[in-house]
Amino acid sequence: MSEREDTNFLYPFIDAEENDAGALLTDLAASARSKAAESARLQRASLDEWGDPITAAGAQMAERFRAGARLYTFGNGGSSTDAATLASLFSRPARGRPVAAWSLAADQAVVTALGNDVGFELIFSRQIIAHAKPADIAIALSTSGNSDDLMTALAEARKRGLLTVGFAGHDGGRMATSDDLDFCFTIRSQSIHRIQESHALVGYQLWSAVQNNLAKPAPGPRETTGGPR
Ligand SMILES: O=C(CO)[C@@H](O)[C@H](O)[C@H](O)[C@H](O)COP(=O)(O)O
Repeated sequence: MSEREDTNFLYPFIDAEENDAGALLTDLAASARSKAAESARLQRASLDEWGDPITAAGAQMAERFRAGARLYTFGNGGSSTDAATLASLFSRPARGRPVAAWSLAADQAVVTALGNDVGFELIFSRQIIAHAKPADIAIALSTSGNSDDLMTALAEARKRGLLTVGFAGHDGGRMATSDDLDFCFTIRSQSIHRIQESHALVGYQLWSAVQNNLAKPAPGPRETTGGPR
């Protein structure tokens, strides 16, 4: 391979820019349009599939928030920042009623100490043990639905009586079939980025459902969604 071809392989964008800036911009724009179209299609399909369960989960969460529940969110990599965004939406909304919510991935001192000292698969479950009460809520975000640290934390949360919710991708992985989840919203895509975009939408819909319920008068004891009829 010549030096020129090798440079093309390593730096395709730079070479394309040098050779044909117009073609590069056209390709990038076409690629972005195609991804945006797929993202929109996937978000519509996900809302069609999960709209009603999201509403049901939001009603159960609102009932718990009325009773003083706290929400814990967690995920790895890009899903850790999505978990932080979700906790921030619930606890510091631009409008609506703020509720207690934390991302368990946000404190680097805690996460690195737990990962280093006791094992990475325990970084979230140890925090559930430290902080959670039975009335609380756990939301785990995973594009694969398979991450050990999330599954361990969901099992711990289930054992302690928390409401457990999963955002998954692909075919839902272990989250979709686990008895440790009350709700699992699977985004049916093979693209991590498209899954994460739809997870953001599911999070916003869930928050909206909670806010709609909290805006209503508190139900009487015989009207709660979880009580005897
Ligand atoms: O895709 C991104 C960022 O967008 C990665 O950082 C990704 O989140 C990481 O590989 C995670 O460790 C994947 O874990 P999970 O979503 O399968 O639970």
